[in-house]
Amino acid sequence: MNLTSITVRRLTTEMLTPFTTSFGTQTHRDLLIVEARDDAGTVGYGECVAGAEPTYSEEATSTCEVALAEYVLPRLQNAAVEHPDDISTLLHPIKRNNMAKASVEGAVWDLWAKQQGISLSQALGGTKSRVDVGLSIGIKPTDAELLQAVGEAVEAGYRRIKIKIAPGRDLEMMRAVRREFPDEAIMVDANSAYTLDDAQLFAALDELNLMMIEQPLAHDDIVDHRHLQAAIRTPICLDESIHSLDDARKALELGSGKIINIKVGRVGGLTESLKIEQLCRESGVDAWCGGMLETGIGRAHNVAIASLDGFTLPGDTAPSARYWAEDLITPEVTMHNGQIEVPTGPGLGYEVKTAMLESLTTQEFTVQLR
Ligand SMILES: O=C(O)CCC(=O)c1ccccc1C(=O)O
Ligand SMILES: [Mg+2]
Repeated sequence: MNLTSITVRRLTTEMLTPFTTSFGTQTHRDLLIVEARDDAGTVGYGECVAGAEPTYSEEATSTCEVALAEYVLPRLQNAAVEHPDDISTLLHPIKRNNMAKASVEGAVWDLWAKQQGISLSQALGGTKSRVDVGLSIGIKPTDAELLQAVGEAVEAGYRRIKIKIAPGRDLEMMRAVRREFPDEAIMVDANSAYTLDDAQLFAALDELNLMMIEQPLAHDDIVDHRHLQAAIRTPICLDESIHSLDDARKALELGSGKIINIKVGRVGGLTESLKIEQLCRESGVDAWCGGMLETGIGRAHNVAIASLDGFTLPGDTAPSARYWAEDLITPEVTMHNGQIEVPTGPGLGYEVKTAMLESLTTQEFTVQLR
């Protein structure tokens, strides 16, 4: 691929509205943007989706910055990279640090697609020209505010609405939502806030006809989830518990859930995501593309992979305007009729606003690869 250098930029972007989950409230993203360059000067972009603190998983922006500088990028120096798949092979000896790995692998995938003159969707084997979009709504202080947010999401045309839950903001709140929206495609996401002691709560949620319950139990568990899934009718969707193809295979084999949320960063990149997509497709398991409040760069990666057949359900790939006053890409990601059009231009298919990216950058470093 004639890779010549990798640049890592750190920047902070203010979110339009705070986003609350069972593990905390986010008001901004503290993130890394990775640029992969070749000898012709072509640039591929990737985004590190880790949070500012290690509260969703063990990774955080600072740990990813260190992992990239000290361990990940040195392994790419003087390496023969012919295809983006080679990146995951080269990085395989490094355990976990998946979001750090995925950020550089994503940049190399974008660069590779640009070198081939094809879209990232096409490079990945995508077939859809539009992807179905779902919205993830954070925990609101009152039911009234939540009902209003759900009403706006229905109005906007989202094809599925996900609502965050946490102890104290769960059953009564969701009953209120169901009373007002009896027929909408609604699901909940607990971000691992519960234990098997809460089995009664999940039995009660079973009556609300939810599409799925995402990650109800511990972030590192697939055994308790198996017991919970055996006790309830609503499908469990695994998010935090799945870090690889092997994790997905084992969880499905155990019956720990019936749906997989594929997040590119959490599983270490697009190459691993493709393997999980194939597993789900071949075994008839529904999958969808998760989100991590990405800027347009990470969002464009998500839209590209969501265009594969195995992504059978709407993903958390809401349009730019849901998150940002101004996005890092142009045109920004927009939604029509609850769908996003998959771009057909080379690579991500959106232009990165390089002046904006540079002006937001607070720290950067470049590693020469040859
Ligand atoms: O809109 C999005 O990007 C999805 C938001 C979301 O649900 C989320 C955001 C940050 C961390 C974890 C999660 C999650 O899916 O669990
Ligand atoms: Mg989740």
